[in-house]
Amino acid sequence: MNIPVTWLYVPGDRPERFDKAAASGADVVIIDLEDAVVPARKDEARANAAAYLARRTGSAEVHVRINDLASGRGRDDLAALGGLAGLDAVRLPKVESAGVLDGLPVKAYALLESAAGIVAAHTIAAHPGVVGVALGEQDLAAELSITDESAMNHLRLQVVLAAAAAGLPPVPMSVYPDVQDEAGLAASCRAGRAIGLFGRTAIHPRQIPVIRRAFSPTREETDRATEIVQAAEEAERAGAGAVALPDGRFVDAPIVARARRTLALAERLAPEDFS
Ligand SMILES: CC(C)(COP(=O)(O)OP(=O)(O)OC[C@H]1O[C@@H](n2cnc3c(N)ncnc32)[C@H](O)[C@@H]1OP(=O)(O)O)[C@@H](O)C(=O)NCCC(=O)NCCSC(=O)C[C@H](O)C(=O)O
Ligand SMILES: [Mg+2]
Repeated sequence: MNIPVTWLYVPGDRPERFDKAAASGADVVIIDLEDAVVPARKDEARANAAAYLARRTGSAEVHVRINDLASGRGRDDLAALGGLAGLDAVRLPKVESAGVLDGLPVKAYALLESAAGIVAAHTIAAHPGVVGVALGEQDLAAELSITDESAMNHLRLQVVLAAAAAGLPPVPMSVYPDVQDEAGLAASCRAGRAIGLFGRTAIHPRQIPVIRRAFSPTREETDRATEIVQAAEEAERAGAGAVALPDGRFVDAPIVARARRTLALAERLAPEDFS
């Protein structure tokens, strides 16, 4: 299966938006039962999510962000989700230790959004029930009073490492809260991509094409990758494992593997730009 690039949150108490979310082009739709839903509307949101899972259509995966399992509400959410049929995975907020994941009846994405969660990132990522990890940067920034990107990058890199060491997919970026600032979103995605993050959760459908484009290899990257792959193939035919490009840069197996990944991603995300 292709690793998702775009993930779109939709509040559980806005069921009239579920089909719009599924038609947005997002790879994954996340119905939120947690922070986007006030306590008085949790039951209604659970019922909406269960009804949608029973009738879901389209190619996007459907995940539900349940409430924190430590709060008690999270177990009520799981019980309400109709035997979990139609649910591809749950998104667990505010995970702070691997123990809360024991015995979960469905695949889980763990959100690390507190100091305790970041410190425990390696054990959480290694839990057999976990299929992915992500940061909750709004909660993290609030807890730690972080306003500086380089400080946040330090936390992001810890999660990038924990996911890679556990054999999980690359970590998608947390939400970009200004839905009108598309240039800022694109720049932020490019910066995240440069430190090993891949894909992003969105809060509005208009963010989906911006994210997709930002994670697509550029023409310069695909040209470079093509040059590397061609040089490697020629070298292999000549019986050489390593080769230098005309500009003097050395190419060996990991560089070729990365170039092939770049070309595969370009074909997947922007085939119209790639020929
Ligand atoms: C951010 C919003 C509250 C904005 O809503 P609104 O002002 O009503 O949007 P628009 O008027 O621009 O809507 C235009 C059309 O787009 C549809 N729409 C908007 N948002 C969505 C959506 N998320 N999914 C599907 N469709 C959507 C509207 O229906 C309009 O359609 P039409 O009428 O046909 O033109 C709102 O976008 C929103 O609620 N977003 C999701 C918020 C949410 O779920 N937040 C939780 C995740 S945030 C998080 O995880 C933080 C994390 O925990 C951390 O700690 O970091
Ligand atoms: Mg949060």
